[in-house]
Amino acid sequence: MTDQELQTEQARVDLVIQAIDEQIIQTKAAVKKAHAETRAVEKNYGANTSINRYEIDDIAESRAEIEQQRRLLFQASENEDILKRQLATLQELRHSPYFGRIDILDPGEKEPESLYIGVASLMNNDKSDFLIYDWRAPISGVYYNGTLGTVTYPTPNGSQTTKLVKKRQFTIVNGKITNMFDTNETVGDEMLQAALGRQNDQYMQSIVATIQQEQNDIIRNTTSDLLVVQGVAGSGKTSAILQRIAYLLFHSRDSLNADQIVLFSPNLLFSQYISQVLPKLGEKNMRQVTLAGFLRRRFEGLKVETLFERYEKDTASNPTQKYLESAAVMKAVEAYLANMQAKTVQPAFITVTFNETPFFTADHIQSIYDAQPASMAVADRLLATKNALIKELKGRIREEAKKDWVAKELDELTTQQITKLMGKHSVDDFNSPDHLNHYLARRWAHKRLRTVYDALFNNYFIDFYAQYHHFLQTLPLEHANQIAKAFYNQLEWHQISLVHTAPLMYLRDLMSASGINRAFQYVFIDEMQDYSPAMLVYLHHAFPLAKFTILGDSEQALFYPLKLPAELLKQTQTILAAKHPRLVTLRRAYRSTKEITDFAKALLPDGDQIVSFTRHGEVPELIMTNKGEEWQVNLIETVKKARSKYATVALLTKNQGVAQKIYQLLYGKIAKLTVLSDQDSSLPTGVIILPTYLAKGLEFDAVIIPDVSQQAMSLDDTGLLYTMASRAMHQLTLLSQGPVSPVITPAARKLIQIKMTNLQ
Ligand SMILES: Nc1ncnc2c1ncn2[C@@H]1O[C@H](COP(=O)(O)OP(=O)(O)OP(=O)(O)O)[C@@H](O)[C@H]1O
Repeated sequence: MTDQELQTEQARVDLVIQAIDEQIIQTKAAVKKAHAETRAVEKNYGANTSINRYEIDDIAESRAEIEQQRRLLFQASENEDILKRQLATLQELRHSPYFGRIDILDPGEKEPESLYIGVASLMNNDKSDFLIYDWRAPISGVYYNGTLGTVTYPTPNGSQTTKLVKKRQFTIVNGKITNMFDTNETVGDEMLQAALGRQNDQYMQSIVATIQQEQNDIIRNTTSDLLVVQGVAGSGKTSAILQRIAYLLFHSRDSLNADQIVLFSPNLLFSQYISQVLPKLGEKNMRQVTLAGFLRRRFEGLKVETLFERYEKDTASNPTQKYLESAAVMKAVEAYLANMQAKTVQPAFITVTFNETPFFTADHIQSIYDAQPASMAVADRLLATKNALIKELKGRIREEAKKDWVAKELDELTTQQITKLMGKHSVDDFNSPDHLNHYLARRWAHKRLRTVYDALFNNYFIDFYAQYHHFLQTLPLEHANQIAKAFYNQLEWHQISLVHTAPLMYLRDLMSASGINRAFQYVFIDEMQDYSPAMLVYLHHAFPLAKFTILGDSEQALFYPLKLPAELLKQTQTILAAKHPRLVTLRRAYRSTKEITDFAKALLPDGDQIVSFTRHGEVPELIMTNKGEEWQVNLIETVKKARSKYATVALLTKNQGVAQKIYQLLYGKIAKLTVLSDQDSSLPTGVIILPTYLAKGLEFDAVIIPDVSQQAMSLDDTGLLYTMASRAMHQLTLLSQGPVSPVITPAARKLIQIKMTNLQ
């Protein structure tokens, strides 16, 4: 590359930055204006909603007005948000306007055209030409996929063909080109090396400048209703799906918004870790939920066992557990419902009480249910029962209003409460005190019986737990009665095991025709190996219109046995009833240095499937000692050494208990030390100690595994150790107190530098 070329390119960068600066000024002014508008609407909204605060329930007119104001407020703040995002994008572009250039020669043209590719599109100030093409634009696909020569790329109007005559890559930092070269590769290793060599911070980076071809397939896939990505640790699964979300949002602006996409993430730390990627690409974040959060909402009042608790307790699956987590149990739920349809099984009705006395008895509810036509589906029959009960309740309000308890309670009300009860009426509206009392009694009975209404509305007249208890007893399991009993016992403590959640939710949803969310168009599941088949069946039921993208690495499975990718696809395809499934396998591990990846893959029986990316670094180290005190000294030294070099240092343990112990050991001896639990949602810098399941999806500059001795790890811990090792980007150190666990295979030992201290 000549100096002349560099100067020409730098001159173009300068011109683009000038245009960006002008647009930043305009956008800032627009943000200011939009902010003033939002404030004005907000003020108006506040004033309007306070007028009829006490009467909101009664006055439909004010409700409509509030609704309109709310919409206006939403629009105004949405508008402000869009402008703010535009401004943030411009500021991002100002720093590094683009990373690629392609020169293409379209059929019939004499001169090639140069297109520059960056994280967002930018037009010149008179809007006549693109200065930068968004990396998601159809033509940009050529940059990621094409080698020089004739290339085709998909567009909304079908396939287009062009000739790629030049592909140039840039690194631009603070508006200055620091590196630039022409390449025929898809995206050259040189830039990738630089991207991967950087130090870690608390947030995941966007990878748009260096997307690899196989990742591009995931990102630009718009046709599959099920995309299963099986990728080794650090192969860019998470990165690819985040860019995929950005891609989908860009291509379906009119029909898809970020609120219609949900990502099931492995833990709260991960949610925070990835939270900057989409905003940096100028997009709103999708919804994020952890499985625990999702279940918490569906089992209010109960403490649902989390994946972590389950992991802390028990890693081996027993046959009952296996069955309750299988797709077969969900079929059993459907069969149970068919029996209910045929009336061989009855819904578990429960008496609805009011003032501690039965208001609607279970028998009464049952008789209403029995009177419904047999041809009706169970859910419809139950709905008809609910409606009949609500109707009956309305009649009963009139009756109850005449009863003594109402008169007694009315007598005890304060003047203020009475005034509130009168609503918009005044005493003058009534022609006699009796008339007034009658009105107040009706209002009061209505108000008090609201609890009964709510109970009916929320289906509290069906005891779903009792129903599930009964269902468990019907299962083809050896100890079905005991399992059902254990479920009930737990319930008394307001607890529920993870294994029961999917079948129970499914049973409840099918009976009550609820729990279904049709708003979501895309569901992404990260770390699918932690989801049982039963849970996947449930999620498919809960999001019936969504396309699923699920990512996993069966080597990192904490609970379920290893499965071959093709087998996994077949299973998931059946579970999710997918018509256009696609499996993408990623084998190249980008995160760690070659030395670390080579060590990690040697731990696995089929590790040769993993391809290390050639970025060299230190050989992983194993420090062995026989003595407890010496081990402690070594650990402290190792931590200090790593910390002197790197910003993020993580000590990964098997569980929370060990994490706490190590914390106590290091407390006061290491600065900036934090121990994390599953309640934590932010990732501090410095030295952190955390159980491995919380480190899923995360990465650190240096990883220290405090104890890989025989006592600390068994052969069953292969997946665990692999997950631990593969979190390290640049440095990996293992320590052992006594003889090393066989989990470190002979092949792996050859790839590690062993240091023995004071072994007798
Ligand atoms: N094409 C790429 N360009 C630059 N960096 C990349 C690329 N692909 C992956 N990386 C980097 O490699 C690391 C691992 O990526 P990511 O976390 O997406 O992998 P993963 O497959 O989800 O990993 P795991 O399953 O181990 O959590 C990240 O630092 C990511 O930025």
